[in-house]
Amino acid sequence: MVFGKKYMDEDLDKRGFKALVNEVEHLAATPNLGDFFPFLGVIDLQRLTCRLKDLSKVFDEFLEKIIDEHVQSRDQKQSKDFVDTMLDIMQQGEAEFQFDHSHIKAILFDMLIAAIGTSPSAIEWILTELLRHPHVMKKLQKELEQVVGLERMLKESDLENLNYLDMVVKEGLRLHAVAPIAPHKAMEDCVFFPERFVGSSINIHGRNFQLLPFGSGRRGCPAMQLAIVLVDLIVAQLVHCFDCELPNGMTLIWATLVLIFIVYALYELLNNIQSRKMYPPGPKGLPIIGHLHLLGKNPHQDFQKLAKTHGPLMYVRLGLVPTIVVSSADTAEKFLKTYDHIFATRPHNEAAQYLAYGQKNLITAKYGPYWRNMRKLCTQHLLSNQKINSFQSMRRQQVEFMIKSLKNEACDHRIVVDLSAKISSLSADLTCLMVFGKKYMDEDLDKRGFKAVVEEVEHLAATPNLGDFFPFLGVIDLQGLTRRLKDLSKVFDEFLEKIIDEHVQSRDQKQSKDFVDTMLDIMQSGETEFQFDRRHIKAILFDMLVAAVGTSATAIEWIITELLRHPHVMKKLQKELEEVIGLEKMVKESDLENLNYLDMVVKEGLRLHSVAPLIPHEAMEDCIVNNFHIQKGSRIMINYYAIQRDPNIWPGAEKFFPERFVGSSIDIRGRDFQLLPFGSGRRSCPGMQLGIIIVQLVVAQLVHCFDWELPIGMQPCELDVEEHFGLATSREHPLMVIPTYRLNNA
Ligand code: HEM
Repeated sequence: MVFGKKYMDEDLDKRGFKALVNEVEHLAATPNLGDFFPFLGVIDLQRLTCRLKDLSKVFDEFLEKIIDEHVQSRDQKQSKDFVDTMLDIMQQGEAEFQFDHSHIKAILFDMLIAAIGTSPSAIEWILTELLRHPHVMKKLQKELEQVVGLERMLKESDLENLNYLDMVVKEGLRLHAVAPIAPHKAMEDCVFFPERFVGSSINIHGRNFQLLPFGSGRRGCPAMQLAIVLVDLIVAQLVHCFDCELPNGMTLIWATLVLIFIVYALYELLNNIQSRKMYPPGPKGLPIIGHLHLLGKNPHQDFQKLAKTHGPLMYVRLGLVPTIVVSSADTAEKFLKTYDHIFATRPHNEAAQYLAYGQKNLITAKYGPYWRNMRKLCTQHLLSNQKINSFQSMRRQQVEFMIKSLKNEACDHRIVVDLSAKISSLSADLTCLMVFGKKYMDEDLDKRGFKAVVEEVEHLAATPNLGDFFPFLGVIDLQGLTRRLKDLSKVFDEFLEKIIDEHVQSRDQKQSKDFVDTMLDIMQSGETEFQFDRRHIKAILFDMLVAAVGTSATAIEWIITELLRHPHVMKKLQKELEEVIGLEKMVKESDLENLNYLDMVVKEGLRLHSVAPLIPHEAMEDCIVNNFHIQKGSRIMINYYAIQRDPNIWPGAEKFFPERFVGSSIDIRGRDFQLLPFGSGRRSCPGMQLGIIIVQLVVAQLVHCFDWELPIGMQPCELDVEEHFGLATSREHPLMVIPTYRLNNA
């Protein structure tokens, strides 16, 4: 039925067809230590993996041969078997997913194992019960005599008239679950009694949940109809044609033991069928901790190094969490475009449980209707072009304040300033004004001060939490992180509640609306397709603070760092600014579109310094990528840092060289997978437009208004580029510089 012909033993291997199928069943059913203690998998103490690999090679060659035979003989065939049908599907490209030889072979393998294993077991069990209950055997033979007679053999068309046979089969399947992990409520009744179905409407097709030999629902057995006909026909034929006796000395206890073993083997077979899958390559891990010990304080750099040995699709295990690390543009495209619908969710995040009201924020929300609605709400109401433009004059004012303060503080006295702190404070002010409508003073949030608390949030959210890698350790809180997260979330919650209250009280007197006003409008309109209350407003406010403050400031800091390390690029950019704007005026947002070299400098800065290099995704289903199996629940790390420094794509990848973009159409908006500072696909950054404007404006203004020098004695090449991994991967040390005002409007 599957292959269109019988195969001889030697067709498969010199050991013979049956021996090999038996070996597959045996190996797949043997309890594999690696399934119960994942860290033992690599060691393969039982030598099972090694034997499975040999066997899979033999099977693979056999199935390839069958497929080849079918391909060659297709034109001369009148009727089609399974293989022909699958080849048709493959060639017509009708499947909604990638479908090639490996899929045909996997299905053929399923057919062999599922069909050879299940139907014979069912038949064997029913015959066993008939032998154990001779009066039932007699009654069934009587029915067969009456319906079919003793002159001819039974035909398939007779089956519908054999009511007692139907009850015997049902009762056999009830008592002996062939796939016993399916629920079988009626198993408590261990008596073989087919008459219990007299006058009963219970059937075995998955509608009656007390009797589910073929399962039920989406994953119910697709071959149920075929299996029922086979079992009915063979049981009836054997009972009709023969009187059966047990051999001398064969005790029922012995028969029962054999049967228990067979059921156990089937159970294990079902459990272990997973182990045939091929995972991406990766380094050898350690028991329990997996590969956690290979990661230091900058995991994006460690993953980049490992990928050089193990390839762009790499498997590692972080504690108990299977993790896939993606390090090339082609592979990233598969995850973020081709199979984006499978990888668009986020993993469990201990920190977000406390800080973001049970992952109700956008950044860590699970993929689904809630995330979709929240994202729509943010992109339409909070981060739309119209909303961004409405804050243009506020941005101009704030950037000018910073320039003035720098000029007053430093220029006259040539003192060294902490430019990192200036940039981060500007970014916090821009965000607060846009989100809350006003700047907040330190003491408004907590006696520790606004910045200290936001930094603590960033620090705690970025600290590797053992509970994320060993879920059972979450409750124990070995690192004391949960306690700190709870304290912090309380401080934040009170602060955000106070802000919302202030907004509720002052709503009528306001002319322009900030983020909080917009969200209160949405909450009160009741227009959302999901429950939207204060908790949701707070979760989004939290996102805006965390996502906006750190990222833009970090990007600006890195670009200025590279300009300081490359004075000729700084000069060239100043020249462009002089030509387009002149030395009499400051930069305006409307100038940005005329600054081509600035555009290249920003692109190159974001390429070389990935601000958010490893934001995790999670696989919602099993999936095959580049012929490797990615299991459901795996954490997916797209290593933007490694992709953007891939020497196969970027000549001189480690160099800061904005001219590489001359005449190039590569952009940073998620269409070109070699340059993804804002990600791509469903989970890409919704604040990209705002981020680009802020980064371009602030870099341009700083470079246009000041000449910059490094502290006395430091050469450009000595300025360090050490990174500090976190929610935003910033400079390890603050950027200390001496500014000199250079415009003529002093
Ligand atoms: C230069 C500045 C920025 C950079 C480089 C940046 C980068 C990123 C990246 C790489 C992601 C994750 C993509 C992925 O999961 O694969 C992301 C997500 C996100 N960003 Fe940004 N971002 C920036 C600015 C902003 C701003 C200004 C906001 C908001 C005001 C923002 C809000 C978000 C949010 C809410 C998400 C999560 C989206 C989701 O999971 O659906 N970002 N960003």
